[in-house]
Amino acid sequence: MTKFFKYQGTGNDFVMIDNREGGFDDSIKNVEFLCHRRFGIGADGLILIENADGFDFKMRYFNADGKEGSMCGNGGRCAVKFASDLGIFEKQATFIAVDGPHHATVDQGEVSLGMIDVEEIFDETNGYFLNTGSPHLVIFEEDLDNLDVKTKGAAIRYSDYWVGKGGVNVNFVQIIDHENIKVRTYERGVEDETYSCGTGVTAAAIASSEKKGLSQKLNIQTLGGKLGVSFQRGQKFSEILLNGPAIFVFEGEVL
Ligand SMILES: N[C@H](CCC[C@H](N)C(=O)O)C(=O)O
Repeated sequence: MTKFFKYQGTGNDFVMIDNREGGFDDSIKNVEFLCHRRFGIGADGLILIENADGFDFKMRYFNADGKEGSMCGNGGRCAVKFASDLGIFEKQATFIAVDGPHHATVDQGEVSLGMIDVEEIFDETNGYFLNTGSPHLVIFEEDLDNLDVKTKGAAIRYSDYWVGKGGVNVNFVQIIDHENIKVRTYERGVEDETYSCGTGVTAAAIASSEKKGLSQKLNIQTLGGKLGVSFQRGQKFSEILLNGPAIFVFEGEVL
């Protein structure tokens, strides 16, 4: 039996497992099963909390397709809340993930997560590309409510160009005003629209500020709720913070 905990951050949902003593079967088949919404628990991804020297914990993230993935922002926030609920730290955590060390603070249900520095924004034919720990394309749109995100996102993600680069997450962004944007994301590895994507809204916020003159501190409306992103601009984009809720939903045991 495997003990699991289910968390969500603005509707981006994760199976969380305390693997500090090891023993979890992290095969593609098992992770895909656990994330399956009909046969398993159901989640956009699965996260393992493990021990790491010099850090409060190590986060390992797997997409719903069962494969170990690049960084997950909402998953990182949920991992921090989970580790705090496990009593691993009090208010401030430093953990290691696939893209390097992260610092985070927890204030009740809100988690503020430091993201890796972003070096550059690349102009692509259909949008802007940034790596915020995961690869993201940012596309500005006039009307997000009436957009077929799954069809449009999949067409871009499965184009020869992006498949050749290892795939991409596709974020559609509508500017509301100087401090507010709306974002909808098609996620690689989930291969569907998710309710929210942390590394995606981070990419959307930086691109909106840099390319459209918006604030360096933005509120982001996603399908699953509100997130905040702030950053500093220098040689590169640094001190990037992703804020928002990270919520425990239920726990159980699975075969
Ligand atoms: N949902 C995640 C992104 C997971 C990244 C993954 N979909 C990929 O690039 O393979 C987030 O909140 O940042």
